[in-house]
Amino acid sequence: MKIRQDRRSYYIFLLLTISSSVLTLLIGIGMGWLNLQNTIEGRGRDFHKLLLTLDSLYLSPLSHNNQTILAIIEEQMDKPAIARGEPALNAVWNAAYRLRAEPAYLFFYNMATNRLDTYPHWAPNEPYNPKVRPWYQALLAEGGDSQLIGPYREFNSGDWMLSYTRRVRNHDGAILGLLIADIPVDRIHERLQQSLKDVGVGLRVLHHQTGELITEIYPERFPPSGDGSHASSSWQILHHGQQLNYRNGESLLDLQLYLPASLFMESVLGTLRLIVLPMVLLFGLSLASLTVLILIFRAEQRLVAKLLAGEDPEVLHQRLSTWFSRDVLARAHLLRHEQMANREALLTDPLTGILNRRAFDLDLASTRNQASALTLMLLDVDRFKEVNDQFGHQEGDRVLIAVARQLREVMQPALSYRIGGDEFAVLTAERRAAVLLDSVQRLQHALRRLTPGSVTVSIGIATVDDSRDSGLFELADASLYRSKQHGRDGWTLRTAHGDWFNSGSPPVFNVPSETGSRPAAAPKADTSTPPGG
Ligand SMILES: Nc1nc2c(ncn2[C@@H]2O[C@H](COP(=O)(O)OP(=O)(O)OP(=O)(O)O)[C@@H](O)[C@H]2O)c(=O)[nH]1
Repeated sequence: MKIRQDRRSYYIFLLLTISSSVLTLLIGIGMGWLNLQNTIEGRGRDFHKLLLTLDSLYLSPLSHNNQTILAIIEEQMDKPAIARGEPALNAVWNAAYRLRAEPAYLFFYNMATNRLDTYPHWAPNEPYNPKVRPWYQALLAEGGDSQLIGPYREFNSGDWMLSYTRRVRNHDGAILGLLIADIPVDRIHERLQQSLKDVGVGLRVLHHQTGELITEIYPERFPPSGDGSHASSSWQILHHGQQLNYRNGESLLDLQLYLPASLFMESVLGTLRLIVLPMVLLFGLSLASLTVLILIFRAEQRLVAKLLAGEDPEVLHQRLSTWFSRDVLARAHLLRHEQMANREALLTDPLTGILNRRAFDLDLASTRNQASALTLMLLDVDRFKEVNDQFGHQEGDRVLIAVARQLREVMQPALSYRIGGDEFAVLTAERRAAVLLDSVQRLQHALRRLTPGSVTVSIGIATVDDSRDSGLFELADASLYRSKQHGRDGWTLRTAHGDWFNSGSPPVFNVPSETGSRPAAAPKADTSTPPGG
């Protein structure tokens, strides 16, 4: 239950981390988008100011200048003389011409006489009919006396022209004629083109009243198809660009400014670079860290599983190269080492260095899991008490150590144990009596040759066909008892068939025939009764 709760909190933590990363990304994108919108709106405001500037510094003064000049010329006119058909020109025209912002022809058309006075002097080289000229309509048009006419082709040159006109009236209010101040469209175009040279935008100049296109500055900057006039959202502006309109009745000229989409790309890139990119990087980094952490967790899980399954940390250490597993494996290796050392200490007899009673009990118990033949040999040093009494306990210890060494050497690869004070045991899968007795004789022989005094042991041997039989120890113990009974320094063998033999009356075994097989020569069966037997 506890583990489950822990796990849940880990997953919640994981989900929180992922959510906060996604949130960071979304906030980053949102902030980026807001920043972009602000930038786009800021750009729009800036360019609106540009339109205002163009109008305030050039177009409005141009209009005002021409209208003022026409008003002054009218004021200085000798209208009665003009009405009589005399020329309208006087000294003021010259000065007015020179004071104009864009010098071009000044005209007066006398409506009554159909006479045209121009400054500077101009004589048409073909028949000229004022009544079919575009400016003529200003005489008849509705609205105020001051108007802007055009664009139209100039009579001689064919150039595009604009004309500021002013209807001149008699004292009784009747129209006397029309004053005209020409402005070549090219001049307006050049001026505006110069001012927009490095700005990267396109501009259209339109007639305020008719909406007619007067000139287009940097037309290549306008979109090939469609325009940004309907682009309202930032997204549309980024795709189609933006069109800004400026209408001014005073200058009689309207402006249409087009900001190409490319103009906003710099802002987009700036926003991406400064806001979105760091957030995306942060998001990527969080995800990468999480992925790495998950990979490490998984690898550690696999590692722990392998360690629990009993794989050697040393081998795992060679196979894995990641830093985190190295640490874990080193610790596991140390633990296993300590565990092995503890286990060894736990199962080893400190005096003789061979396996102890605990190891014996464990091994004997483990043999009960397999159905195989098993032989148990129990050995007891004869009259060991006397050794202790006679030579002292230390000497007794030396004898025990010597017995254990001989036992181990002779009985290898079978396992030897010290299971009591002067009691030893051997467990082996060997069931052939001849082989077993051969080992016994070699052991006895070696012990007798021990210095300073020979040692004899009594041995009880029991063999069973099926190690799952639980009475093996009792049978071997009974055999040992019989050996002691028979005067020590000898062995008693209880075969898998239940026959008893001892060293006093050994059977003749066909080496290496089975212990279970009958002896070749008729044995003298041991008929003495074991304790409890
Ligand atoms: N030196 C020494 N003596 C021990 C040790 N453990 C037990 N003994 C002695 O071993 C002796 C065992 O004697 P027993 O097996 O009862 O008798 P025994 O003298 O060997 O006579 P039998 O077994 O009948 O031949 C006792 O005197 C114990 O004190 C030990 O670790 N070191």
